[in-house]
Amino acid sequence: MQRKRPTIADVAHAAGVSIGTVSNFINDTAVVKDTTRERIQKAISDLMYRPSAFARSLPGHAPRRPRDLEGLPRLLVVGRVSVDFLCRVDVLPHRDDRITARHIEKALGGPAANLAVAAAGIGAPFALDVELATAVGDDPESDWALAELSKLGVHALPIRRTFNNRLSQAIVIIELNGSRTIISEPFELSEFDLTANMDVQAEARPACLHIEGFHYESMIGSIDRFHQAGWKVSLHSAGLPRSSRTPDAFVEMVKRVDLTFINDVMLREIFDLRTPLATMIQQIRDTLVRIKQRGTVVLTLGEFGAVVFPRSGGPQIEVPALPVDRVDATGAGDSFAGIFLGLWLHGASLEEAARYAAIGGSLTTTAEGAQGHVANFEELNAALTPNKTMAADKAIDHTAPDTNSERISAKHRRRGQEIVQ
Ligand SMILES: OC[C@H]1O[C@H](O)[C@H](O)[C@@H]1O
Repeated sequence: MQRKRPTIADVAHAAGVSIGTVSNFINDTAVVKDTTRERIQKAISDLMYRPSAFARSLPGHAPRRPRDLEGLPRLLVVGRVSVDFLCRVDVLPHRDDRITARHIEKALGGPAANLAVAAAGIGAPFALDVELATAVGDDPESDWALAELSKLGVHALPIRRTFNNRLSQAIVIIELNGSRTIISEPFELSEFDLTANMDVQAEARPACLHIEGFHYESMIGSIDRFHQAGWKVSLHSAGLPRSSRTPDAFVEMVKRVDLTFINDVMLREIFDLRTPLATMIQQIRDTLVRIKQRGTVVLTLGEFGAVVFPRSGGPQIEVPALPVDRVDATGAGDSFAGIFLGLWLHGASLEEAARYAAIGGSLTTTAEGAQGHVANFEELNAALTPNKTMAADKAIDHTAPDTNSERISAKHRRRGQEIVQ
């Protein structure tokens, strides 16, 4: 049997220290106590450890950040990067079926990576300093993912190794109509990972920590720590643990974070809502109005655009999506959030942020793969003006008789899983 190459995590484990401390020792990026140095040195010799590409890309060993990023707003995204296997089929197979896909392609994915790439892709005048704190393995796929992210302007901080020692994988089945069904592997990141590997400091520029619903419960300590350091915190509700999908937990969550992105499917599940779309929006607005000192909530509605409920409690802001021929819905919600955050961190109004984000989310669906179409500001801007009129028929019409809202809602329900996150 081939002997497994020792990793920085093995060294950290053997020496009884964090990965960050080993990284500091290897890279000389912070003072490490003599007794700790000796323990790490011994572990390195015993294990015959040689830094891999993974180790070289740890926070302390990452290439120096380009200086021109330092004055830009900082977005630290925490969560999954994965290799997505995109299987294009005519329709979703049934149990016991055997079908031939039109093709199966490999693409970079993972909700957090998608969001980070969309945010980094906007560019001037909303350029950001984007980092992705994530988990990878020490396999060639992990090296590939880190290199791709770097090319796309995302500085990856691989703070943990995956349990299976390789890059996380996801199967994305895409049907002819562009709807997607995702099967992904477990992916763990904890508060400890961030505490052990990141030195949270106050920033002289706008800074935001963004977490995924998957890790919400384990990151509650981080939310407080980053808030204390003066950072904003945003959250995408995708993957929220079951225990957080209750009305009470939702109230606590929107009080805890500055910005919550949630799609209508998740919101309906949490509040057990079966009402037409326009009524649902009204119900949510009534609920949010009663929550004191909450953050802003952004409800994404796929082809129907998005609704922003500002923290100030002012009137809700509705923005349309861009009508497009949908190829693949994967990652549209991630792009929406990434673009929204980019503009928001630059001080754009909530309406402006939502308008651009809705366009970006729609454009993402025009290509296969969550990162198949990364729009820059120029493209978003060019698509924005015609969108205001072109999408009018898709906007939510509150003045329409019930039959109209029923019509929208029925269509909405029919689309079910097709609605993007
Ligand atoms: O949000 C979309 C992502 O979720 C899944 O985890 C896939 O990796 C895909 O890229």
